[in-house]
Amino acid sequence: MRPLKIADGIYDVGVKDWNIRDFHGYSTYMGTSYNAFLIVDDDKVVLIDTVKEPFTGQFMENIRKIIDPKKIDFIISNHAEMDHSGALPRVLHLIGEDKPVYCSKMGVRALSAHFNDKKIDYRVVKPGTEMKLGKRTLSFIETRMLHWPDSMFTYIKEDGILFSSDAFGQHYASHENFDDEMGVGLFDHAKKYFANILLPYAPRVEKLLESVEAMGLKLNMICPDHGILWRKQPEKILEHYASWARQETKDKVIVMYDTMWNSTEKMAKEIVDGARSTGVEVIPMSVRNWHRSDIMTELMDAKALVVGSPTLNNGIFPTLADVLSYMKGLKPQGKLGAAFGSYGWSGEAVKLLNKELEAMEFELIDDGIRTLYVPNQDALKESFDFGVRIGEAVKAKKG
Ligand SMILES: Cc1cc2nc3c(=O)[nH]c(=O)nc-3n(C[C@H](O)[C@H](O)[C@H](O)COP(=O)(O)O)c2cc1C
Repeated sequence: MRPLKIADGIYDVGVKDWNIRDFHGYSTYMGTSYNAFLIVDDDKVVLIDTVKEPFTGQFMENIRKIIDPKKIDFIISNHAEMDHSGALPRVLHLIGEDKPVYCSKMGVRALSAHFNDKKIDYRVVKPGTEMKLGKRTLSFIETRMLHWPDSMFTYIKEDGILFSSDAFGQHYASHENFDDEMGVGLFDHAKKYFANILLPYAPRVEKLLESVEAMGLKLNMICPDHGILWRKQPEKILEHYASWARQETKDKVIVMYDTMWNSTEKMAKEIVDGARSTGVEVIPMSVRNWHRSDIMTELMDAKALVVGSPTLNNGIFPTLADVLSYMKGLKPQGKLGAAFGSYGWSGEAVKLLNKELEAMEFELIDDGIRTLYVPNQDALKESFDFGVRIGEAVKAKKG
């Protein structure tokens, strides 16, 4: 399948990783790709980014199908993370150790700290620097903390192609390569990627989109380092990013819980029904069955998170602690929160869950509800009514 010609003299020489399922804690249930780009121009041949180290052989094979790798004049590293830089030492070994690697100022710091013992000729490109390759001119846009300090974009003025590194990507390996070849689901993959990787930096995404607009860049194609390339309607992914960065929400509730003997689950089911009876969308998510990265994706456009845990050894169930710790780091903003759970004697879980919700600056709907062991009819009714209160609070909240 690869290499893939994306424009005259420009190729995606990256690789698809069909089998990866866990990408630093994110469930990539459809694999991913490590896109990397070769530009063959009249005066210079340039490689933008590399791939994850174990794929170096296949990557070099892709390059060889286009050109003798020794003809590559230099490498641009848009992002130092190992899925784009892991192959760098071996690639340099094969194309010539003296070939320079252009990156941002923070890129030098990050790459040097990855390849400690390797002598690499790093060169800093500043925003505004232009590089003539022959027919084409490259320029660079600093995108610090989107999502690492070193991150940057590379842009080809003449073709209107933006190489956007991790921004606008999706963890998705497929036979399709471009947005116009994909059916439904493409934006779901992009949304999951945003929710789990870029959400903490949402304010920076908003600013970046504003500055890209102010620069008046012609954008015929946006080429991220993961997943599908945007060529038909690149503006669509920009619009989605604008909405996700604003953390726009709808009347939607996530009921996330775990249970040992099903009592908390019985409460969860009633809460779901109660909230649904008010007309809002409700998604029950047992953390045993839903991956934390999918919960995050659903939470992004929800107005409320309701968390249920039995009390276990005076604490909350560890599976919930896992998801809450992950969630806190991703900094979802402007949500309502509520907690519930079954207990046997001391019953600390609900209070502790409330603390977790408050630590994320979620606005508590009320103190939450607890049930002693197995919920009886009254307790089930209390859970249903709790769900109704949650639904009403969600409808009263502005999106
Ligand atoms: C290993 C274990 C530890 C527990 N520790 C506590 C505890 O510290 N305080 C408490 O109130 N209940 C404790 N419980 C009781 C549970 O919270 C209670 O059985 C509850 O109904 C379980 O809810 P579930 O069916 O949703 O799992 C414990 C139960 C187990 C199995």
